[in-house]
Amino acid sequence: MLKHQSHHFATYGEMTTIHVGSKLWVLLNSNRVAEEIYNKRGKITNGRPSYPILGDLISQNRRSILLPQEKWSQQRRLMHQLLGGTALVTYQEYQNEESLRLLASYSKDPAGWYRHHLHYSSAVIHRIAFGERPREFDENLQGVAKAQEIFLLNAPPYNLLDSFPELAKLPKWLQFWRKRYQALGKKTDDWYGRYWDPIHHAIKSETAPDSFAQRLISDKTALENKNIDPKWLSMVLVEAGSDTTRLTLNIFALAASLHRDKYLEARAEIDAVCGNNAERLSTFADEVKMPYTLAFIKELLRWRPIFTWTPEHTLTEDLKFEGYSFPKGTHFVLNHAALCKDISAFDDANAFKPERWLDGHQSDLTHGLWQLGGGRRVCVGYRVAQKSLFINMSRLIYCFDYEAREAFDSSDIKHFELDEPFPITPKIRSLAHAKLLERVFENLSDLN
Ligand code: HEM
Repeated sequence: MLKHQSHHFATYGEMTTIHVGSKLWVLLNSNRVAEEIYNKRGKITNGRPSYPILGDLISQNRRSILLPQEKWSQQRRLMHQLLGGTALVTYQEYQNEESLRLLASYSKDPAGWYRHHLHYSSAVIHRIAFGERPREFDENLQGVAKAQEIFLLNAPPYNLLDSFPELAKLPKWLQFWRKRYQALGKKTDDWYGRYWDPIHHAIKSETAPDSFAQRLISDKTALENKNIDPKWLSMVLVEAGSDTTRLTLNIFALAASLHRDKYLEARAEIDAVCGNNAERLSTFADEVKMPYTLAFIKELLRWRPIFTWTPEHTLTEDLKFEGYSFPKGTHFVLNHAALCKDISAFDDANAFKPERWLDGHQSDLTHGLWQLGGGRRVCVGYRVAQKSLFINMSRLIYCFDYEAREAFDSSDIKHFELDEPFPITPKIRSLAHAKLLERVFENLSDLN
């Protein structure tokens, strides 16, 4: 209920206080207060509540995203190092290649467009995490998908037991739910293990390619730290980085079919750089010449947010803010439904208007947009995400058109399912664009 009705809470003002169980939540309903609390006061608003079910039992206290500050900060530093700097350049090679594969799949099998989004997203994150493309969708990969499903089904605010953290202090024999969630934690660890063990073995025997996991295992200081489990850290990266990209690509296809005028505006910009008769595909170097396309990407995440609720940021000290006193332990939640439609920040908030983001910050997905979180816990992969979205969308806009096969309710799409979320079909833009793609594919030895 909370997750789906959260936009109504915005009618009470910029912040809404709610008590669920023994938790005090303050929903942040406006971009202004989100900026004040998450970003400007990030030093004291980057804690996490205790999650006895999701954190302690299901995640065995090893999912970085849920950890309290002391345990989280070392893992975060490592993720930051391994996902930034020169590594980003290597990742761009993966992103370029996988994006060409995506275009090839679109050309061969346009009806499977949503599957191609899935394959792109998981291929890139697997190459980043493990240095290789994922194996077929085998039993082990299915296990990882199940682990993610269990996580999402119990993520805040879904599991009510996590709203009563004191229950974890009861004698264990009185916690009748404990066994069930402990078993889910064990299953998650086993599923991760089955996927991870061969990769770990290859790293140990020095036959594995360079990757996030390989560098993690080679980092002695990281390994000596008892709080860091390379298996969980790598698997969580895969979990966090793949579905988010897939869903954003799906929203892109939705906007492409519903907002053709804006789509054509982005295409005109890309044509001006890459040629209006299918001369070449865009590259990462073109990004600076394509501000509207970058703005288009940001608008997708605002127009149809993929998250309505992201994990709370908890106050680590008492806070006085604009006449209110918030005690240490208050949980601040980004109310995404309200933030994305905040009329004090966005005029005509229900309309799809990429141009609203043309403010010099269009390449920064975290500037003025909260879908990637904020403050010190902001998504650690947001630069990788932005590059993936740019390279795919600039090429898809250049080469394909999207048409609805029948009328559908665009506010009721099957967002989280792996099937086709809405009935559309991409079509190659012209013969010249088909030929351009053929020429590009000819130069690539293995596009399967
Ligand atoms: C459009 C795509 C994406 C969206 C919307 C998104 C959103 C988010 C959000 C909301 C959080 C939680 C922030 C918080 O706690 O306040 C997060 C965390 C995280 N994201 Fe992303 N993300 C995206 C793509 C990616 C990618 C591509 C990667 C990997 C390369 C990634 C890796 C992570 C990781 C590892 C965390 C946990 C960080 C931590 O423990 O501190 N994300 N993301």
